[in-house]
Amino acid sequence: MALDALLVLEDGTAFHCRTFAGSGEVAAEVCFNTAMTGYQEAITDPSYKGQMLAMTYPLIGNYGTNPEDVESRAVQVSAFLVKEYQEFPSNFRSTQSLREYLEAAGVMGVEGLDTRALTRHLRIRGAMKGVLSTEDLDPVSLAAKAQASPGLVGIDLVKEVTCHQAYRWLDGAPGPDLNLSGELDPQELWAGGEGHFKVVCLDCGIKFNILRRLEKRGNKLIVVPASTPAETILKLTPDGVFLSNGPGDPAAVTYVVDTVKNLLGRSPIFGICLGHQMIGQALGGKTYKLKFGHRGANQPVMDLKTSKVEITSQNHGFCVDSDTIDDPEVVMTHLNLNDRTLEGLSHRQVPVFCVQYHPEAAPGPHDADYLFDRFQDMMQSKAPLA
Ligand SMILES: NC(=O)CC[C@H](N)C(=O)O
Repeated sequence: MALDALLVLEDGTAFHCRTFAGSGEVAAEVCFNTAMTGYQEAITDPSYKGQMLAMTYPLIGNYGTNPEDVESRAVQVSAFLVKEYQEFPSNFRSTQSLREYLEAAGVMGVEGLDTRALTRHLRIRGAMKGVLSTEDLDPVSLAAKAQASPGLVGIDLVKEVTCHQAYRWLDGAPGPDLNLSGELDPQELWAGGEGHFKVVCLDCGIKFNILRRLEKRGNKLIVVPASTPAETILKLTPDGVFLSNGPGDPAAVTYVVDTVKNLLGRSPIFGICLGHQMIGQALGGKTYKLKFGHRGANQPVMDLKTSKVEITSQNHGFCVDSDTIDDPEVVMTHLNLNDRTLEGLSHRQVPVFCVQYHPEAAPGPHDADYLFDRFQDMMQSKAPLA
């Protein structure tokens, strides 16, 4: 049965809605995604940890959910906010309604929320914390709770979503766990499965579609916890290291930045989103919080080498400030054409490159898929990008 619910932002703005899944009270940063499809991929993307997500597309739930379109092993959003929920999915792939899916995960879903007004408010005023509740419907009390909630800034959320044990990725799914403590026998760890290059993927909250894209290129993959030191990674004798996306404030994940500093020049490296922010910091840069983040499937990005524009999938609220990188060997490779923010980096002397956006899409356009080929070339040549 639907319950009345209230979302109140830290500035006191209130949005009435009602539940279609779950009940209770949650505090989190409130963000919006403008993609028209892909809600299951979005809610299972670990980069959304610590956030409640509103979709600007008004009709959600119409194609249900299925066991394949997942980006991690769990629903990661704190709550899911939609305008109109559709309880009767019409899709041959659907095995569960979105309501059943969220309820099984213990995550609240609300509908009837004016997602246009919410989005306009966040775009004008900037990102905000909020509290969503079915238990307390007093806007003044909820605003106070929102103000008192921790938010994202300065908090390491990577440790909440990273894997606890290393594992092999095999045939499109997580394979057996691996023990990386003690003496390592790389041959044994990489045994079995098909694949040319050995890629170690540092899991800061990795999206499964990145692993699918890397495996599709003919690579063998070992996924390791975010706290794995550079020396352990190098003992696995990788042909390349991949640095994943992940949630929260990149400035709070200093141990991964240290790992990246230790890896630079010792293995080809490719980073996506939080991985890009880790590389940006390892190269001397600083990150800052964007006014309201980029989350959607139509962000225009220019490849500054070819001047080609890609339409990209994005999900980030922080950004590397290119003005804070002094090293003349660092190259700005990609630029966001909406707000001129930095979208990609490489280095003239060291085989490393990264993008702030999501070439693996899921959901979103595949324009940037070529970056996975670029990583293959880099693992082959071991050379910096020309
Ligand atoms: N998708 C990501 O990796 C997001 C990176 C980071 N948490 C941000 O919001 O900017």
